[in-house]
Amino acid sequence: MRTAYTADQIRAAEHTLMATLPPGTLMQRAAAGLAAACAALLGKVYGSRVVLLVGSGDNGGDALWAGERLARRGARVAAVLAGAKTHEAGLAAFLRAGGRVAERDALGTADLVVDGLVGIGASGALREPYAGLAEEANAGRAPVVAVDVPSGVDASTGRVEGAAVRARLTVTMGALKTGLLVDPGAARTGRVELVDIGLGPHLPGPDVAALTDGDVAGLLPRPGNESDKYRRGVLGVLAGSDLYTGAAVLAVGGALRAGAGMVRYAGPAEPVAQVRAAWPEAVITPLDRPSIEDVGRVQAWVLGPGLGTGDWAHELAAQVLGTHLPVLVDADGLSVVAGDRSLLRRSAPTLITPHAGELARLIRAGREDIEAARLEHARAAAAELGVTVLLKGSTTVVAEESRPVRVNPTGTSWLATGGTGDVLSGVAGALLAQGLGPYDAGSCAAYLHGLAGRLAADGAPLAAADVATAVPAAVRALTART
Ligand SMILES: NC(=O)C1=CN([C@@H]2O[C@H](COP(=O)(O)OP(=O)(O)OC[C@H]3O[C@@H](n4cnc5c(N)ncnc54)[C@H](OP(=O)(O)O)[C@@H]3O)[C@@H](O)[C@H]2O)[C@@H](O)CC1
Ligand SMILES: [K+]
Repeated sequence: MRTAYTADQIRAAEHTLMATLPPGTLMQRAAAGLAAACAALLGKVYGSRVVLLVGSGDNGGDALWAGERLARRGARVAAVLAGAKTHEAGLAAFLRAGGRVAERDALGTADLVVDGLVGIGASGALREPYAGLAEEANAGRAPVVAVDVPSGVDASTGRVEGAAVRARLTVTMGALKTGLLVDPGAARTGRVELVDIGLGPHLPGPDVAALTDGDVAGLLPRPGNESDKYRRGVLGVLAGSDLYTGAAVLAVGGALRAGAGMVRYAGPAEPVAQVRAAWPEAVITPLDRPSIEDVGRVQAWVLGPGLGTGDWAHELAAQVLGTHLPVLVDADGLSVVAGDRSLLRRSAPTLITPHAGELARLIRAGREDIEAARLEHARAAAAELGVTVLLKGSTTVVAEESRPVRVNPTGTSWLATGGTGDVLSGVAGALLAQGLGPYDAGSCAAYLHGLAGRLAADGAPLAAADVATAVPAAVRALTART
């Protein structure tokens, strides 16, 4: 599990650790790691041209001390001082080592730029001259190494309110920061390298966490000798309508590929015909009235993709959410519960899988506000609605009250195409039916779906059905790597 922390959490841990060490120790540890990472990126240090962007705080101090180390190894290091003040000891040491202070035009000839403008002490959008320097560094040809966080990215949330550095590599001190894992910040970090400064024992429980291959391999249910199709988990899917048949086919496909022992599909005539043709494995109940009475036993339900939003959908939602079984609510199902939130008041596990627009309707917030602050809104929605929230998007996050938000590290932009959400519902539903709780089911499903998307796309466009097809390959890939 990769864990990440807010700026306040990091600062508190640093205070505790610092009290046990001689002054300056932590900054030296940070600078040593930073200099080593810069050297590795440069390949050849001697004679290379490095430009430090130095802000007024300790983030600039880190950059100066790393610059000192690089200068001692023969690099030609120039520091552009952006703040009204500069880390004194760092600057003095840097100058003693042969570094020089330069104007911003030094950026034009740099082989490497070190962004030490601001770190966890920043607040709000970058001010001038920091903002202009960040943009100039982005426009240049030299790779940028961000110190701790790319300046302009909020370390605690991943928010980007104005100009922000776009780094090739982010060298972060002590522990990952939440903003490095959540978009839009995560898109600015490049590769992230963690420098151990001894903070570990002093850190509290994490703010967010990201699963790894090993975590998912460990969580995924595996059939044993005793398993039969019923014991492996039966999923009921209520999706599709005479108008929207594809959603039903894709949700059932995702579920079958994600290891459900059996998938029961119930719906009107048109989607029934389509599901039957696409998936002879599914057990089908044609519905001429909105009732789950004849569907047979299931261990979990998926409700919503392509279901419509009228009385039919409302009636099915009321029945399914009235059971004591885990329910995943997606797409049209979310519109139904947005109109009647009392349906979500239940004691059995509920996983909702909205994108930003659907969540906006559910919690009466602005869609743009949600996009800009995905983490906070997912967390607030989980608390307000009393359900587990999987918020889809550039970084998919899974929030449940009193637990660190799970941030999904897999995926590809090619997944932004119609129908992939239906596949995700099926995958997550299958995991619920196999006995995972909604937090694990949601985060493992997002992980698998993202990995399957990458495998299916392989650098080219994909269709949603390809993602379902690639789910078993994703399971094999992550199992092989662990
Ligand atoms: N503590 C430790 O043990 C260790 C800390 N370490 C390092 O220290 C970093 C934290 O250092 P920090 O606390 O000095 O804050 P930091 O991020 O450099 O910036 C603060 C200054 O920036 C300014 N500023 C703020 N917002 C701004 C904006 N929007 N636009 C423009 N300017 C803005 C503001 O200055 P002002 O404008 O008020 O003069 C403010 O005072 C941390 O990220 C890590 O790199 C490591 O060495 C490990 C050990
Ligand atoms: K920085």
